[in-house]
Amino acid sequence: MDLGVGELGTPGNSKPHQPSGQISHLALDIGGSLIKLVYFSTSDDVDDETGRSATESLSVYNGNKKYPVLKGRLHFAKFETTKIYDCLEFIQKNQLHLGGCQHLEASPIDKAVIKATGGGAYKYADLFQEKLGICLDKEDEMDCLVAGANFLLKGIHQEAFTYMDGQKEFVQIDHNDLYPYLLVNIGSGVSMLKVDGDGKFERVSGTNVGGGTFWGLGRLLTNCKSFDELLELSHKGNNRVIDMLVGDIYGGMDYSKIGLSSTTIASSFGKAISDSKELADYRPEDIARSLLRMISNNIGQISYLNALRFGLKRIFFGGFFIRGHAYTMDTIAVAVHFWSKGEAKAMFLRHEGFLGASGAFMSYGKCGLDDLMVQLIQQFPFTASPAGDT
Ligand SMILES: Nc1ncnc2c1ncn2[C@@H]1O[C@H](COP(=O)(O)OP(=O)(O)O)[C@@H](O)[C@H]1O
Ligand SMILES: CC(C)(COP(=O)(O)O)[C@@H](O)C(=O)NCCC(=O)O
Repeated sequence: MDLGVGELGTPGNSKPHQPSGQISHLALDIGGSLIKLVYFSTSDDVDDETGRSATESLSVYNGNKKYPVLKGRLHFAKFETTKIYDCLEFIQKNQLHLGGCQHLEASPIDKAVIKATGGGAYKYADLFQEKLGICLDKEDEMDCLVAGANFLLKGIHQEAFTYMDGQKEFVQIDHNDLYPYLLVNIGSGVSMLKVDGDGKFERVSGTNVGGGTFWGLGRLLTNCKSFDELLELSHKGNNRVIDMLVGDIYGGMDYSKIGLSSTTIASSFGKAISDSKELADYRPEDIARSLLRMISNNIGQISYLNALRFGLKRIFFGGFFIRGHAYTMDTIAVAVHFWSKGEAKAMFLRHEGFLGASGAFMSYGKCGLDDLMVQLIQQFPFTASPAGDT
């Protein structure tokens, strides 16, 4: 079972956490490659500072309104979509579905409506109904991506960062100066959205050359058995063995008149046409590296062109393709920097793969739980930690 579970609230925790408190607000993003789960649990832990039980009820005031404070954790998990039965079993085993779009204190019989987004919310609706008795309440994928990105960017301390030359630098997000930005979600395919505010956005572009392309082609070309194995391979490879560089065409020289150095890739995989080699003559690690570079570079370039179209300086990249992988982020960042001549900035998100699921989670606010959602949001700035198994 490919289970990646993390949570907000336990720094550095990468092991699956079986929540001990009451679970609620399970939200799903069922994509072409991965199913992402976000859910909340109250905690039975005792707070070190106050000595109170975490589930003990506290109150805060917002204006004249009094809100109960629920202390707890946000959990993140993912499964490969092809292993949907493992996901169903995980939900069943942990009874994650018994606290959906109802108030926490509602009876379990009322709780079988779960927020879900992504194409799989349509494709697998009957399966969820049949196996778990869950009715999937479908939320639009683009709405959820934007809601999730805005929520993470505003609510989580050190969510966004730049990555250049192996250096990660966290970006301070000014809530009053976040918009407009370009959101590039690299899932199986790629969606590009111009975001102008909460719920204000337009999908301006997309490309079918995305994470599914990398994993699909990579699997065929290298015989890797998992995505992580392919990423690991790419780490050890040398793309110059298979990519045709400007120097290969120009006899080792730069083409300086048009600003191309001899080491610039002139043609990804281009050497494979001039060599009298078979696939088996290339090392899988070199193929993996070349493929990762080609796809990351292409996405970086298309993103920049769209940012240019709308005069956007900030580009946030999400989606599980990135996977916190240094070479992927570096290639995307270099592409954006190169093409924009340093004008635009590529930024990455710590909860990169959970934008849609987080947005679906936030959409519980629409069904009468606004006060509760407000309280949940108030927890995040103080309890953030890396999520997922990255
Ligand atoms: N464990 C994994 N299994 C398969 N793909 C993975 C895995 N981890 C990361 N990926 C990458 O993430 C992509 C899916 O990203 P995601 O944002 O979940 O999109 P989707 O919603 O289309 O499933 C895959 O196409 C692949 O490139
Ligand atoms: C169809 C999708 C929105 C589905 O989202 P995904 O499961 O890939 O995250 C996405 O794959 C996409 O935007 N593809 C690119 C299609 C295009 O604009 O050419």
